[in-house]
Amino acid sequence: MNPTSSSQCPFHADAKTPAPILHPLGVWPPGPPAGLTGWSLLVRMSRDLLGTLAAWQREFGDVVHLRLWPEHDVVVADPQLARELLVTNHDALVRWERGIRVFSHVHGSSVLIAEGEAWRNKRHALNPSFTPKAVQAFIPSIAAATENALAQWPMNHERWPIESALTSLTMDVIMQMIFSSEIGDDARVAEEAVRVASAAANAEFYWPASSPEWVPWKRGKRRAIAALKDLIERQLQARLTLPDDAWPDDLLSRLLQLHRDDAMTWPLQAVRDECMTAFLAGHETTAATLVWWAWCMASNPAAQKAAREEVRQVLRGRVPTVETVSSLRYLNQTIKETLRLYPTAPVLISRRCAKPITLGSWQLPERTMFMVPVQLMHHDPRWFAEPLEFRPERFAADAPEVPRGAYLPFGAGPRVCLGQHLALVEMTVIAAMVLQRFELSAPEGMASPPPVMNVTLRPETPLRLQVATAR
Ligand code: HEM
Repeated sequence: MNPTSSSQCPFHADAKTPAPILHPLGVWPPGPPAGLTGWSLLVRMSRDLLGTLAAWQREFGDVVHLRLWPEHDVVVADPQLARELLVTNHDALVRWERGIRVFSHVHGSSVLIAEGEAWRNKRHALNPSFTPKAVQAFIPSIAAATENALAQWPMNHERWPIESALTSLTMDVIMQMIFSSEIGDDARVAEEAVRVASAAANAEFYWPASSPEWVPWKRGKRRAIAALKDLIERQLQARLTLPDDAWPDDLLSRLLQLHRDDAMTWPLQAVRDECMTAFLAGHETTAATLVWWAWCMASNPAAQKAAREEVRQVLRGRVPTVETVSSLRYLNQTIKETLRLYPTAPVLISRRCAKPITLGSWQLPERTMFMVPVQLMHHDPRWFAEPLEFRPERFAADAPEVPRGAYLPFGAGPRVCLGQHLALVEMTVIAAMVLQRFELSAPEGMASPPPVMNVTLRPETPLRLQVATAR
């Protein structure tokens, strides 16, 4: 390991330590030999990004330099330096232009895509809809959507397609939040469209340049994006036919109000883009996490039993409410531990520095690219003992503190996940209601599902679990 990689011990992040001795400008951190272009490194990464980054971390340390002509990429797997990058140096960073361009085919110029002043304005306008208080007010809708969905689940099933069922449910929840409506018959089409669009985006990330969107082999991607846009457009048009006083209190109404107040800053296209981002970022991530949570419950029966007992004691057969959700502490720990083992975004969107920055002992020139492999830090035995074990107790109030920067399922700094409070509350409500009704177990002979990156981290094949009425 590279002994100079960390600026400070992440367990004592606030303690004053002497400033590190700086490497001269032009000296890069250690890294794998790149050959002429370094593109062979890209090929390795495209085959198994997380495995490859883990191997390089073992060989070269927590800060690794990749020469990927014409870029210099620095992989930061040191908790303290990751925070220093995302929080302290936020103003010097922009997101990787090509990655963002790929995302923009679906997300337009939403808050996920925008930079600088445009991003600040959008984030400022959206924040009030995602505060803990706003999210709490939405708990009854989440519970109602969950109740409806779970009523369709069978009492007993040996291989219930739980991934698909949870994905439809999280779509329903986000549709309620954005449009006050259900996904209904659109669920299957939307699920397939999201899968196709994500696979296309994931493949494009590893090519130095993208082919134009009109080429014949991108027909599937074009159709998928058109289906998603159509879903949003139908909701928008339906709302515009309603008189203002009949508009429900949801995200679309709030966005349309911004459009009414200032159509220059908020043209209708900006409203569509935010709806698309909220729909995609808002259901894919929570669905993926709930799928992994279901697997963690099925493969850790003692933790499942403990979580169900807590749910029964706290809820006493009722649906979760604002008052009771915060008392489901152990259940919440099972979700946090799932996010540690299976972070939905195992590598954050790459950043580029628009001016020179210093990171620990490294002086890095303008235009350096950065990758933050969150999953490597989550699985590092220095920060989490026996890191591959499912241990919700790590997040108990009286457990030793998790080192700062070592646990970043929602990112860090000003571009931290907009929907993190919504996600945690939503997943707690859904998980509680699943445990109230069902016992989850792995079908006979089933091995741990291999995770694969498809923008988010998902099981290689859609997860099916045995469900039975909870005793
Ligand atoms: C388990 C659930 C979720 C996880 C793990 C998650 C994770 C993340 C992460 C890691 C980022 C930062 C990416 C980066 O810095 O590269 C992010 C950004 C974002 N997330 Fe989430 N997310 C979740 C749920 C949600 C939900 C429910 C919404 C609701 C709409 C949402 C909306 C967004 C948006 C809009 C951004 C971009 C924020 C910005 O750039 O200012 N996410 N999310």
